[in-house]
Amino acid sequence: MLKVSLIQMDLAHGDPVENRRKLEGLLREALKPKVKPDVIVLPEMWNTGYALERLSEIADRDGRPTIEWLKKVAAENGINIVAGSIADIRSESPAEEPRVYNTAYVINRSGEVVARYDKVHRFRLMGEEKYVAPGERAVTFDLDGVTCGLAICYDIRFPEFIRKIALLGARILFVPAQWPKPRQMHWKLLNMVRAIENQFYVVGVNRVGSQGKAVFPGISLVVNPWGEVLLEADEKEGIFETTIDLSAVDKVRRYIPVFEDRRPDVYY
Ligand SMILES: NC(=O)CCC(=O)C(=O)O
Repeated sequence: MLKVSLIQMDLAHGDPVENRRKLEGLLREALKPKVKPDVIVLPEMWNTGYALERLSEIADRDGRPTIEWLKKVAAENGINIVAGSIADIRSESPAEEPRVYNTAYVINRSGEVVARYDKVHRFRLMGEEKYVAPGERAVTFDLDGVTCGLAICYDIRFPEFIRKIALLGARILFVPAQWPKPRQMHWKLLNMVRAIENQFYVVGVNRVGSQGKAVFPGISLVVNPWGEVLLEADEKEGIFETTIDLSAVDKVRRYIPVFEDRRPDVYY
């Protein structure tokens, strides 16, 4: 059993200091209950919002200061944090110019970074590819002995990518997002379908509020491996909690053995 807390927050556009201040309050609330969550999950690019033109000035530098701060929160409280994604500037080698990435970080109960995933599929409808460098690999990680995977927002539209994460052993997929209201039906269905076809849990955390004309509906959700929606948030800012039972993954996979029956020899 894993108690999961989803932090569905509004974002101050292009204002990381304000977003960290707001998250501090929400984290305090998420850590209030007697039974603390096992894992807290945040939305996509929550430090800056989609302030794409200004990312090179306002993004973190190799996880500083945002991830350094969250490492302390995780260690002090003994919780795992799937830190959504942040805008992060890094050079992958000393010879390379620093580039901005849309990066998800995961921190364990000891305050160690156990995964760093750069968004692979950039969302051209919002011009993300002009400002953000692409990730090049799928990432899985261990969370309290459970293999988990990461996809950021638009990534959820790519079934081959998500299947790859499932084949790497993931039993929970975390999906931080900034998914706008006009496609809210896609958001819900894609999370449900990815859970059904990969027979794992999907935890999708979306932002709320608006940025210019774009409105974000929240509706963060947790879907079980049978495709049932265990938790569906409303459109308000807040903390949404549920408990997931990992034995459901094996149960569904035994009942309909999709992973044994698939025929990659025919598809590729
Ligand atoms: N931030 C994103 O990747 C948005 C993806 C999206 O809205 C979609 O429809 O896909």
